[in-house]
Amino acid sequence: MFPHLKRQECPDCPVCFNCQFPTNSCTNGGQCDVSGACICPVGWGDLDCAQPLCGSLYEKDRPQRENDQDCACDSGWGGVNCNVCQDDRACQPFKGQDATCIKTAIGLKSTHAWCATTNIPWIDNTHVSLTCEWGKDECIFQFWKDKEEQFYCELTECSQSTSGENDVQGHCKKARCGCMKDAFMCGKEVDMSELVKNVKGPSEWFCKNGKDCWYNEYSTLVDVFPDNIQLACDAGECANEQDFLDATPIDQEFSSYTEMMVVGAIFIACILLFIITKVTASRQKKMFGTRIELTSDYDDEPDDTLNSAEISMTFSDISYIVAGKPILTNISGYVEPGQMLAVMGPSGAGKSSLLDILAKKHKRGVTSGRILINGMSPTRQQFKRITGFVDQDDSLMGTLTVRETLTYAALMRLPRHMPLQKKQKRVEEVIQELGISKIADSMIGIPGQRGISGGEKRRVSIGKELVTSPSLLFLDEPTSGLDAYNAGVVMECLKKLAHEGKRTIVVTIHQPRSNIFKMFDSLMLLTGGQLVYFGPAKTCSSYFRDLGFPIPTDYNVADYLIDLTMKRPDDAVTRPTTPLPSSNSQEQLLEEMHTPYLLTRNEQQQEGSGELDLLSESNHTHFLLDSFYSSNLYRTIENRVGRSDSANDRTYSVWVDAPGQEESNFSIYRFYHELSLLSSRTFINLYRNPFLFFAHFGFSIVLAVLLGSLFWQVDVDLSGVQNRLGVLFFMCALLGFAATSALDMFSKERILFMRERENGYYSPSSYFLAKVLFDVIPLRVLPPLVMGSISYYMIGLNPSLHIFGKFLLVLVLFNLSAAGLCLCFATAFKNLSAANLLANLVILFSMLFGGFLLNKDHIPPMLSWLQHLSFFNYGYEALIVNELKDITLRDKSIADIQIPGPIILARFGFNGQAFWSDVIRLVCFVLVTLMTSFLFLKYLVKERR
Ligand SMILES: Nc1ncnc2c1ncn2[C@@H]1O[C@H](COP(=O)(O)OP(=O)(O)OP(=O)(O)O)[C@@H](O)[C@H]1O
Repeated sequence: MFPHLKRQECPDCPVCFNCQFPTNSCTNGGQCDVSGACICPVGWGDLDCAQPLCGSLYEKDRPQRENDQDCACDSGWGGVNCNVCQDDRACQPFKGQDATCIKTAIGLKSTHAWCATTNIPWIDNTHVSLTCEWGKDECIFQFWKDKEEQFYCELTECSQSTSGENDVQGHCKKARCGCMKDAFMCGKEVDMSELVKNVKGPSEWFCKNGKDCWYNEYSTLVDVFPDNIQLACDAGECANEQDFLDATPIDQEFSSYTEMMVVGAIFIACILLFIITKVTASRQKKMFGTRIELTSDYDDEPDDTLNSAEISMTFSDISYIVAGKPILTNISGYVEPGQMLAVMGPSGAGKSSLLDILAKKHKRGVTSGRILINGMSPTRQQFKRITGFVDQDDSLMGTLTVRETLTYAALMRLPRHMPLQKKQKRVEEVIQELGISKIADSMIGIPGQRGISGGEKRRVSIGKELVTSPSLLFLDEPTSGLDAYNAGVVMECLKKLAHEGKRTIVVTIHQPRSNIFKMFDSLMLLTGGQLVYFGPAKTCSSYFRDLGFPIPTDYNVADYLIDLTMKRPDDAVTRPTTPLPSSNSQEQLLEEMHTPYLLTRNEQQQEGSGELDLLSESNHTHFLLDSFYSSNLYRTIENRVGRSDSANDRTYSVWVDAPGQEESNFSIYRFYHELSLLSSRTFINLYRNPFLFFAHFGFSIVLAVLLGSLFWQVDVDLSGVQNRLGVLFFMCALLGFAATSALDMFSKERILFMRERENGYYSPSSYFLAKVLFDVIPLRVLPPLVMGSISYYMIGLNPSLHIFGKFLLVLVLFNLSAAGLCLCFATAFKNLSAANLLANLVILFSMLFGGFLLNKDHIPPMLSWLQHLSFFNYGYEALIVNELKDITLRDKSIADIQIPGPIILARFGFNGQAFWSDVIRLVCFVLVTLMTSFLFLKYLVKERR
C-alpha cells in the first residue's frame, strides 16, 4: 500500500525504569526523586546508580563504566570509579594551585578509598570501596569481587577520630545494606542476600597512614568476617587551603595538656570545696557555737512552747515477760512533781526494764500494767513530748562542741516556729542549769583526741534531753562509769532540777554512795523483778531495821540494801515469819509515811521467835516480799494509785498541742528543716574529722601515682592489652574494697541514730538523704575522679577525650555501686564484723563475675544468672569495652598480628556493644542499693530493748 515507505530501523529503546515502583530501587545510596529517577552519589551512574563512573572525580558528564570493564581513569586518579586522587597535580586543575591530595584517609570533607582485601582467601580477588560525605555524616561501603559489585551498605550517623598522627578511626552507628542483583554472592554462587538485608550496624574501620586498614560490621557481617576484613587501601581526597579552614575539627586527641587541664580542674574544684567548707564552717560556728546573753529581750516573753507543767506519775501492776520468763511482776508506785525517785536493786533485778516500760520504750517482751500521768493516759506521742530519757551510755557526736550538741538538739526538737534566739537562750539556760559553762565550747572528743570527761559527757546527755524542758525525766544509771566526784556532781544537778525546777525525775541506780543516796526523795527496791520496798528514801533504814535487819552505822545504806536483797545477812537475828499487821485508816497510813515504820524489831522478835532459824536463803526473798506486800507502805501505794485512777489528779492537761507541734505526719517543711540541720551536722562531722576524707583523697592520689608508675605508658601489643585488663581490674578491686569504709561510718552512728530517732529528733528519710549528700558524695565521687584523672595519662590508656570522660563516669558509678552495697549491709546488720565479712564476700564473688578472673563464656548456664547480680560484671565490662573497642592490638613478637579491639573483647567474653547498657545497669544498681539501704534503715534500725 505504501511501497515508498520502508520500515525504519528502531533505535534501542531505553529500559523502562521507575524507582517509585517497588521492583526497582536505587543502589549505592542513590535517592529516588518524584519522577522515578535515581539521583546518584558522586562517582555512580546508570539508572539505578549501580555503575561506577570513570574519568575523574571533578569532571562533568563522566562516562559510565562498561560491562564490568575497568574504568579508564584520567591521569592522577584511581579507584573503581576514579574518585581517589593519586597526587597533588591531579587535584590542582579543579581545586586550585594550593590543592593537595591527602592520602591518609583522614577525611576533611570526604573520604574516598579503594582497598584490596588481604584475609579472605576463600573468595578470589575481592575489594572494598568506601566513600564518605562528612558534611552529612554518611558513608557508602561496597564489596566487590572481580570488579563486580556484590553488596553495598549505606552507613549513617558516622564519625571519625584520629588517634595517631596519621591513624584514623571511623565509626557509623547505623547501616542499611542491599545485595546486587545476580551478583556472585547474591544468589549466583553464594547467597548472602538474607544476611546482607539484616545488617543494621554499627560498623567501624581503622586506617593507618591510609593504607593498612580493617573494616567490620557488628550486627551480622561479623559472623562471616569474625577477624575483621583486613584491607590494603588506596585513599585520597583533594583539599585546598579553604577546605582545611572549613573542616570541622575531628575529635581531639587526648594529650598530656588535656590531662593537665582535667587534673587542674579537679584540684581547683577541691580548693573551691575547701573554701566553701571554711566559709560554711565559720557561719555554722556563729549559729551553733556562740554564747548568747541570758538577759536578752526574750527573757520576758512567756514560753508557751516549752513544757512547764508539773507532773505526777502513777503506775500499777507493771509486768514484763520475755520468752515466757517473768522479768517484772506487778510493780506499782508513783512519783510526785519535784521529786526524784530512785529505782535500786542488784544486777538483773529489772531496774532498766522497769524504767524502759515507764518511759514507754519499745520492748521485745510482753508488757502489761497501767501508767497514768496526772491521772490520765496520754498517747505515746503526747507522752514523748513531755518526757526525756537519758540512756546508761552516752551516744554523742564526738566532733561537736558541747554547745553545738545542745543547739542541734534544741533546733531539732523544739518547734520550728520558735525563734532561733529563743532556742539559743534555752541552750544557755541548760548549760547554766547543768553547770557546764566552762566546757561549753570544748569538743566532746573522738578516739585519739581527748575531749570532755565522762561526768561532763553524762551532763551533756542529760542536757540534750533538758533543752525541751521535759517535765518528766528518766535516767538509766546516770552515774555508771563515773568516779565518785563526777557521780556526785551529776546527781547534784538532778537534785537541783527536781527540787528547784519542779521536774519529776526517775533514775535507776546500782549502788550509790551515801551522799548520793541522801539526795533521793523516794526509793524503789527491786529484787528478781519484784518490789521489796517503795517509800521515802529516808525511812528505808527504819523499815528494814524493824524487819530485823538493822543497818550498821558504819555501813552505806545503799550497799546494805543491795546485799540484803541478794541474801540474808549473817547478823540478822530474828524476823517474823508471818506478814505484819496492817493498819486501815488513812490518817494512820500518812502518819506511817512520815515515821514510816510499822512494828518495832522487839515486837517482831516477840512474834516470830523460835521460827527464824528455819528460814533458808531462798525464802529470805519471800520474806522481804511478803513483808512489803502486807505493809502499810504497800497500801499507801494502792491508795495513791487508786486516787489517781479516780481522776482526782485530772486538774489540767499537760499535753495540749503547742502550735507547731501538730506536724506529726510528713511535712515537706519539716523534712527540709531536718535535712538542713542534719546536713550541717554531717558536714561539721566530716570537716572536724578529716581523717576519713583525707584518707580517701590521699590514698587516691598515692595509688594513682603508684599505678601510673607501675603501668607507665602501656603499649598496644599483647602485654599492653594484658596490662590494660589488669590495671582496670585492679582499679575496680581497689574501689570496691575501699567502699567497705561505708560500713564503719554508719555503724558508728547506728546507736546515735536509733536513739535520736526514738526521741523524735528527725525522720529516717531526712537522716538518709543528709548522709547520702554529705557523706557518700564527697567520699565516693571525688576520690575516683582524682584517681582516674591522675593515672589515666600516666598509664597511657585510650587517648580519646570522650573515652576518658566515659572512663571517669564508669569509675564513679562503680564506686557508688560498691558504697550502696556496703550501706545495705551496714543498715541490715547490727554486728559490724558480720556486715564486714558478708560485704567482703559479696564483693569477692562479684569480682569473679567481672570477666577478668573467669571468662564469661565459661560460666555454666545454670549459674550464669549470678553474673547479673554482680556490679563488677557491669563496671569492669564497661571500662574494658570503653578502653579496647577502639584500639587495635599489634604485635610483632611472634608474627605480625593485628587484632582489632572488638575481636579481643569477643574472645574475652565481653559484649563490645554493651557500654551504655552496662552504664544504665550500674545506675540501676546504685539506685536499688540506696533504696534498699533506706528501707533497711526505716524498718530495721529501730530501738528495741
Ligand atoms: N530482751 C530481753 N531478753 C532476754 N532477757 C532480758 C531482756 N530484757 C531483760 N532481760 C533479763 O531481765 C533481767 C533484768 O534485766 P534488767 O536489764 O532490767 O536488769 P537491771 O536490774 O537493769 O540490771 P543491771 O543493773 O545489771 O543493768 C535480766 O536477767 C535480763 O537478762
